Amino acid sequence: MSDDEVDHELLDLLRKSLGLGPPDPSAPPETKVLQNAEFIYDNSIDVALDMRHTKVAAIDILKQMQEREYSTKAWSEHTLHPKAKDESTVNFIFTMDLLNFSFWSEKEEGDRFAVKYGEEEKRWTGYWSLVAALQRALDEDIPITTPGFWVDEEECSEEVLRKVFRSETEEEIPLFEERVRCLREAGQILEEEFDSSVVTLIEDAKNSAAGLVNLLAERFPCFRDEATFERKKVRLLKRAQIFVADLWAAFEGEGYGEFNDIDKITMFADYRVPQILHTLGCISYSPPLEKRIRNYGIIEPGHSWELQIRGCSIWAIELLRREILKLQPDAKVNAILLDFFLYDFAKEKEKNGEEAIPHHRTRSIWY
Ligand SMILES: Nc1nc2c(c(CN[C@H]3C=C[C@H](O)[C@@H]3O)cn2[C@@H]2O[C@H](COP(=O)(O)O)[C@@H](O)[C@H]2O)c(=O)[nH]1
Repeated sequence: MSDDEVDHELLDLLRKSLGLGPPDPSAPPETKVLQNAEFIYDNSIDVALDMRHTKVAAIDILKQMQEREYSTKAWSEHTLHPKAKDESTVNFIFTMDLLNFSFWSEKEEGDRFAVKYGEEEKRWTGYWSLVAALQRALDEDIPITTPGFWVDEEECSEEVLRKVFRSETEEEIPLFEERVRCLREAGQILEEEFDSSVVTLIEDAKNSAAGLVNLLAERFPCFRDEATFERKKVRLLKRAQIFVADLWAAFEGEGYGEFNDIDKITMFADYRVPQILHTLGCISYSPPLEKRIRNYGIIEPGHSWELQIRGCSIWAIELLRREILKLQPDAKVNAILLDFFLYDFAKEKEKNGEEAIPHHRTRSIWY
C-alpha cells in the first residue's frame, strides 16, 4: 500500500472514530491562499507586520475610499479598460490576466518598454502597457483576445505577436517568449476542455470565485502560482485571483462577474502593493532584505525572501481589512477593493515621484 493510500486509510479511520462522515464533496470550494499566507506570516523572519501602522493606515484608507466613493465602478473608469458588459470584455480580461506579469525594467524610464496608444498617442508603461497593446491590436483587427487565434500558429505567428507587443523604445516587452507560451498553452487547454470559450470556463465554476480560481490552477499550468515554503506547499495564485476580481469589478458583480463567495479572494501578491504597504509602515524588512531591495538586487522566484514578501502582504491586507471593519462594520470593503485602491494609490505616488522604497525585483510569469 502506497503512503498516499495509508494516509487515506488512516484518515478514514480517524473520521469514523470521530463520528465524522466521508469528506463532503458538496462542501464549498476553498483556495487555501489566505491560510497559506498566514502560515508564511507565522514563519517569516525577514518580513514583519506592524499593527500600529496598520491601524493608522486603516483610518486613512477608509476615509479616502469613502471620499472617492471607491467601488467596483472604478475599474471601468480607467480609460484603457473595456466598458462593454459582454463576452468581448470576458475575453479581454482573460487575455490580460493571462499575461499580467513582470513589466518592471532595469532601464531608465525613457528607455523601458512602452506602448503608444490613445489620445495624444500617450506612452503607457507597466501594467498599462499590456492593456494598451491589447487595445491597439484589436484596433488593428488582430483578434488577440480570441482563444482560437492563439493556437493557430499560421495566423497567430511570432511575427504577428511581435507586432502586437511592439515597443516605442529599443526594449521589448519582458518575457516575450514566456508570454507566447502562455497564450499557446491556454488556447490549447481552452480548445480541448472548454470549447475554446472563456465563458464556458466561467460557467463551469457555477458562480463560485474560489471554484473558478481552483479550476484555473488545476487546468492551466500557467496560472498555477504555487511554491514550497518551510517544506510546505503554499498557493499564492495571483493571476487566477485577479482574473476573477477583474471580472467581478468589470461586470459590477453581475452577469459574468456574479460570484456568491467573492470575499474569498485575497490581495494579489504582486510587486507593487508590497511596496506601498512598506511605505505605509504596515510591513518592514530585515536589514539584509531591505539592502537587497534598495540596491535593486534580484530575488529569485521561490526564494524564501520572495515568498515572505508575497505571503506577508496577503496577510497584511487581511489585517487591514479587519481593522477597517472594526472602524466601520458596514463598510463595503473586501481584499479586492483594498488591493485595487492600494495599487492605484502606489501608481499615483510613483507618478508624483514619491517612491519611498523600490519594489522587489523577481522575474517570473506569476506576477
Ligand atoms: N496587487 C495588484 N497588482 C496589480 C494590479 C494591477 C492593475 N489592476 C487594475 C485593475 C484594477 C485596479 O484599479 C488597477 O487599475 C496590476 N498589478 C500588478 O502590478 C505589477 C505591475 O505594476 P506596474 O509595473 O507598476 O504597472 C504587475 O505585477 C501586475 O500584475 C492590481 O490592481 N493589484
